[in-house]
Amino acid sequence: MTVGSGQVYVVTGGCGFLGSHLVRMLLEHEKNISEIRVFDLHLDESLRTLSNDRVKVRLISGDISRLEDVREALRGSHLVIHTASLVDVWGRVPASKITEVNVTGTMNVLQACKEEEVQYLVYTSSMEVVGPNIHGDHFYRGNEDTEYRIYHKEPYPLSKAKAEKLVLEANGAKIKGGKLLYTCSLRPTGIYGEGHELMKQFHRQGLRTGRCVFRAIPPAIEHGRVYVGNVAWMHLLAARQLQIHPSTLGGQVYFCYDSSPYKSYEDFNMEFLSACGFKIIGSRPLVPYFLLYLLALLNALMQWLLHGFFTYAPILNPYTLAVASTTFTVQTDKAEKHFGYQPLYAWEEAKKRTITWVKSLEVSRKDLKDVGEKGNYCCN
Ligand SMILES: NC(=O)C1=CN([C@@H]2O[C@H](COP(=O)(O)OP(=O)(O)OC[C@H]3O[C@@H](n4cnc5c(N)ncnc54)[C@H](O)[C@@H]3O)[C@@H](O)[C@H]2O)C=CC1
Ligand SMILES: CC(C)CCC[C@@H](C)[C@H]1CC[C@H]2[C@@H]3[C@H](O)CC4=CC(=O)CC[C@]4(C)[C@H]3CC[C@]12C
Repeated sequence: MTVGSGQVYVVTGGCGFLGSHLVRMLLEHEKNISEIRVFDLHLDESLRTLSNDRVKVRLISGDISRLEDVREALRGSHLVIHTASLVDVWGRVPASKITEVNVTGTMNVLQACKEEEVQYLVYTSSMEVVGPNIHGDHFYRGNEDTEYRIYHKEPYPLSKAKAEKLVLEANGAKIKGGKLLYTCSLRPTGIYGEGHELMKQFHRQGLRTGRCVFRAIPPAIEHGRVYVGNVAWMHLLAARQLQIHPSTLGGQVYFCYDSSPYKSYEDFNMEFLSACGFKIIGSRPLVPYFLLYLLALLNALMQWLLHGFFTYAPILNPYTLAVASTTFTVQTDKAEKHFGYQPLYAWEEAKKRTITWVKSLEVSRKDLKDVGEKGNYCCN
């Protein structure tokens, strides 16, 4: 295989949900690269087959919390897109582990950039570095400059906020050889699309309840969502333009947005699930908020009591309930102004692709015959 003399990009967490979309996006749309190093703790061997005459996809097994692993992966590369992270708001992973991967891991990426002379770093942050906060303050179609009472207590948002701060502070730092490091941070809202693990869980749950989804959150609560393909596209553009206009993008944060509609978390999921015959029951929440909150507290108590025996980590807990019950949506054109970002996929296309994928879950379930359903698998 002949591989050209283009740039070498490293994608940490490249085998994850966003990471694997990003690798495919780079292969298809970034003409200036000859190698993509996919660095991950758990490798997805299928990505290796994506190598072509122009670009080699190299899978590197490593742990972001080990500096040596990161240094080795970055050696001789031009740019890093750092998406590796432990995404956990359910208490499945101890807080210390989340900090080790998300904060120490990011420190390692920064240190490795400095030691291995890598000048450019794009960091995948999250809307969670801003909110929602535990006071339930709504963030209604805000932008990067909107004032908000930021308050972090939970390990995941806390770790993302700390990591983002480190990344932004490192912008302009001297690296080995005397050049400067340029960094920027992208903050997706809730990502959806092909491969979204949480959507699989909601789909599975809906099958158990006869394709009925019982409304829990008032429909007026808006939750920001963005299509994974557009998040990947935005990373590609940021990486490209950070090198061309480092003084514009360096040290900046950008919310990731697209034309996905503003809806409640449940109504948004229904955009896809309804194509598989799912129905949402109730135009208002069926259970009063205080009961849902009690249930969430009960789940937290059970988690605490069972801790040491096994990990009890249901989707509903006081934190996820607070996030789902607080409006958090963005409306901004900062990324468009700074680096010409416009969504690559219109809402109709993002929806179509996601529905096709959700329907494919039904086919594979049917093949496996592992659901105790009465054969009602038909999709519209
Ligand atoms: N899923 C979402 O809705 C949102 C995600 N994000 C951010 O986007 C990024 C990607 O998230 P997803 O793709 O959803 O998560 P994911 O869990 O699918 O991907 C994360 C990847 O990081 C890898 N990883 C974890 N620990 C590692 C370690 N010690 N060393 C090396 N690799 C390790 C995992 O194996 C995985 O492949 C994360 O930084 C996350 O914080 C931001 C906003 C929303
Ligand atoms: C009926 C229940 C009350 C519904 C619970 C839904 C929740 C599990 C999800 C609602 C909002 C989600 C979070 C949000 O999209 C922001 C996120 C950003 C990230 O960086 C990681 C994921 C997440 C925290 C996401 C997690 C699931 C929700 C809390």
